[in-house]
Amino acid sequence: MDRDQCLALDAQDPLRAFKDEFVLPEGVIYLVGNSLGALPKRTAERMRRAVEDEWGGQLVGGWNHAGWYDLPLTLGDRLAPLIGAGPGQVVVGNTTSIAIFQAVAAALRLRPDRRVIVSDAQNFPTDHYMVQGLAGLVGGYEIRDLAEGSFADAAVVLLSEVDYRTGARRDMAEVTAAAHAAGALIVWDLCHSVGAMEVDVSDVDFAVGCTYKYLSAGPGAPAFLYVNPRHHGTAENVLSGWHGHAAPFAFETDFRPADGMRRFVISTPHVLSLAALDAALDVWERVPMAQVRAKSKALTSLFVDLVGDRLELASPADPEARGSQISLRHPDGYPIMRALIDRGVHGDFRAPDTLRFGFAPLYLGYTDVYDAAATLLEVLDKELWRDEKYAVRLAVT
Ligand SMILES: Cc1ncc(COP(=O)(O)O)c(C=O)c1O
Ligand SMILES: Nc1ccccc1C(=O)C[C@H](N)C(=O)O
Repeated sequence: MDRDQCLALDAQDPLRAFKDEFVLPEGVIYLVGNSLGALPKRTAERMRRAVEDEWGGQLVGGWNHAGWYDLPLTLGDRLAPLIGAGPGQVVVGNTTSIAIFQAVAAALRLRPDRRVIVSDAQNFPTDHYMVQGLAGLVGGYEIRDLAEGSFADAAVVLLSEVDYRTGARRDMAEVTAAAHAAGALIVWDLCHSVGAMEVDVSDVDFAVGCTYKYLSAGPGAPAFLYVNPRHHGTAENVLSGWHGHAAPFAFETDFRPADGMRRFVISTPHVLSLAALDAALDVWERVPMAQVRAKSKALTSLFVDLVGDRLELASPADPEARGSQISLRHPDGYPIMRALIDRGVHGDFRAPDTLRFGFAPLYLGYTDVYDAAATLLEVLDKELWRDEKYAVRLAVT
């Protein structure tokens, strides 16, 4: 594939108009949408409205008149189609880690006779850490690593669909069925799936994920929590804050859970962050997800073809078996990534040796991928990464 062919593919791309809806700094090819999505242009105006018109103009009346109080539910309903869920099945707020705690704790209560939590030690660390914290709090649970290969006697299984390091994708339907066959409930972390591919949660028990990656809802944007309707009414929220109460403004002494998903709202919504999510969902409601997945597979495959075997491919070679990222291994991955960023190609690095490149189909074109690969090959061929300034480690990688 040469650059002209990439230009032709961009010209025919049915998603090409979406690129104009994002702010992308001049000279930057942004391959980190799998960590922090680019800024949608409409977000600034939506946030200005939330700050000046709603907060400034309505003051505390915003809770009633600007819809702030119900935002966790109304935005949950808007996000739901992106994971194959229906209205009244998703709430947004808090962080993925907190949603994991809520989901796993609820699952343990739904399986009171079991004492095993299956967790993947290779998962994004916060998932496993949250399980360790919860197990320590409740006591008496065994945390079994997924690598042991058994769901027997498990109360709950917690897994990511797409691995953050390699982009490897699990078959959600198959693993969900295996967990259920063993009598366990399953919690899926969809951080690296939502906005990158079609997701269907209809069989799963709980699902969580962040909105700051492919969804572009901004740094620190609220997470989502899905609870299958078959557990509504029985699943409990152990983080029983007042906004999950059946009558929060009755100020009763004892917690009484609200019906439906409302009980999974913990407390005061992050209204300003939710405004940015609202703006991002204005974009997503117009996005055909099948086209996103098709383009994602084409972009990742193009990158692999162009880079060839210059670096070890850590991602699955089959595009069906991976998410929207390509990971490459090199012992000097860190300075290589710093040298690339210095030349306008932004990826990230995961210790000990992994260069990660995320491909957000809404704002990346085939020519961007071509140029990024050419820059990477130049950095390698000319050993530009050997400059000692690239060895200096930044706090956040
Ligand atoms: C799979 C996965 N889970 C969780 C998180 C983060 O959780 P939190 O939103 O609590 O920071 C990330 C990335 O930050 C992630 O990749
Ligand atoms: N939330 C963050 C805050 C700071 C730096 C990175 C993140 C990420 O999201 C990392 C991402 N989850 C990853 O897959 O590595």
